[in-house]
Amino acid sequence: MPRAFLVVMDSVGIGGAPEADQFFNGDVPDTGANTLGHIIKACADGLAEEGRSGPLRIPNLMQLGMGQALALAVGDDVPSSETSGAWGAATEVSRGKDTPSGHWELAGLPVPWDWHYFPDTRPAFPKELSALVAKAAGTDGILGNCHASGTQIIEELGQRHLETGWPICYTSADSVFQIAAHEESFGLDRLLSLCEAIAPRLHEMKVGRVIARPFIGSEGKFERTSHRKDFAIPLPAPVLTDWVQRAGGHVYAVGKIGDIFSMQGIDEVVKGSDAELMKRLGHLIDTAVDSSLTFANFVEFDSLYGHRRDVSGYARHLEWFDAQIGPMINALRHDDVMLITADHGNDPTWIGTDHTRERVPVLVAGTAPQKLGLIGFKDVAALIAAHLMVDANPSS
Ligand SMILES: O=P(O)(O)O[C@H]1O[C@H](CO)[C@@H](O)[C@H]1O
Ligand SMILES: [Mn+2]
Ligand SMILES: [Mn+2]
Repeated sequence: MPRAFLVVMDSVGIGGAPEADQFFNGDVPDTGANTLGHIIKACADGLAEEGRSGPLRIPNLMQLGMGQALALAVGDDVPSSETSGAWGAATEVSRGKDTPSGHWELAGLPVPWDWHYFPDTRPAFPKELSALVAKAAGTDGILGNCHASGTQIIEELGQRHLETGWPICYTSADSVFQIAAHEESFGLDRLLSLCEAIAPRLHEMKVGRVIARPFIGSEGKFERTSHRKDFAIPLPAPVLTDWVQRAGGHVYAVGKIGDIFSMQGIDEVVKGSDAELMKRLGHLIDTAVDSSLTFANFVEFDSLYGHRRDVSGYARHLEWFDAQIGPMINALRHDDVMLITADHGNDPTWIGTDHTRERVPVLVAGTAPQKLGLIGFKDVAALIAAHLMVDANPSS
């Protein structure tokens, strides 16, 4: 019986998005942003030498057709070398370049509304919202109230947070309301309850996610922990995970997939670092039941390297991922497919610290070599549904 493994390399875009000029980092449009393309170039130019060196080595992804997908996405001549899988480049239609928009559309549901974004002003949040958050936190106010990078804002405001007890609230070019608070002095459970309590109000405003961003340490040494939790807006319709579940299949979530889909259509979830998740994926390739879907997200490309504009780190993580995924592809059963894709871009050579609007690769291992060509994000859901022989629209 067939099984499917859908693996999202979070933010590994390949450029070429037709509407990139309508998405921005600060005042600069995303036109020309190309996460993988620019990393390959930086490596070849000797500009990504920290903890690695030389040209980017991702032979397993290249064998599946990553080079072809990259050329197709940006309109270059496509290399004629043989691939071992099917490959294509996917274009998003949702009006967002964030994780929920990308994942929902990959799962068959383009986002049917415009997200609410907070302006890049100080304050960034309306008075009533700041008051609501302070009241829910039991504090006299909030800190931050601006667009920020999460690692920079805890450096800046961590000490004041310890002194005042006020939560640090910030946003980005994404439709997010993020709260950073110290795990020990503020309390992790208190932070999670605060995010959960205010999430319905933010969701009503069409803010995609409230994100808890716990950290530890003391002045000059603040550090985020892996206890991040996203409270995402509920999905307005069934998606791939529901289709599989309704057809009697088991759905395993690996990483933040459970949060992104608010556990919709998901039977079990495991979270952890990318290294832990990779082990879990390997285990599921050995043990996942027939007719199941394993849906995995590897977030560290985005959270540790893309937003931090760390080109060497991003290249190291790509090389690590490639080396790990090779043996897993070889371990697939004859009737499995593994589809490797991404949810948006986050070009580490680009200005700013936000995502970049890009096309994404679609690489399919376990199927005959073929060109999928330029497809849509939601074709990914259709490909998986067809492989698992489940109805892609069971309610109609
Ligand atoms: O800078 P940090 O806190 O990592 O935040 C980033 O992570 C958020 C969610 O993926 C994005 O919206 C971006 O703001
Ligand atoms: Mn993402
Ligand atoms: Mn991100």
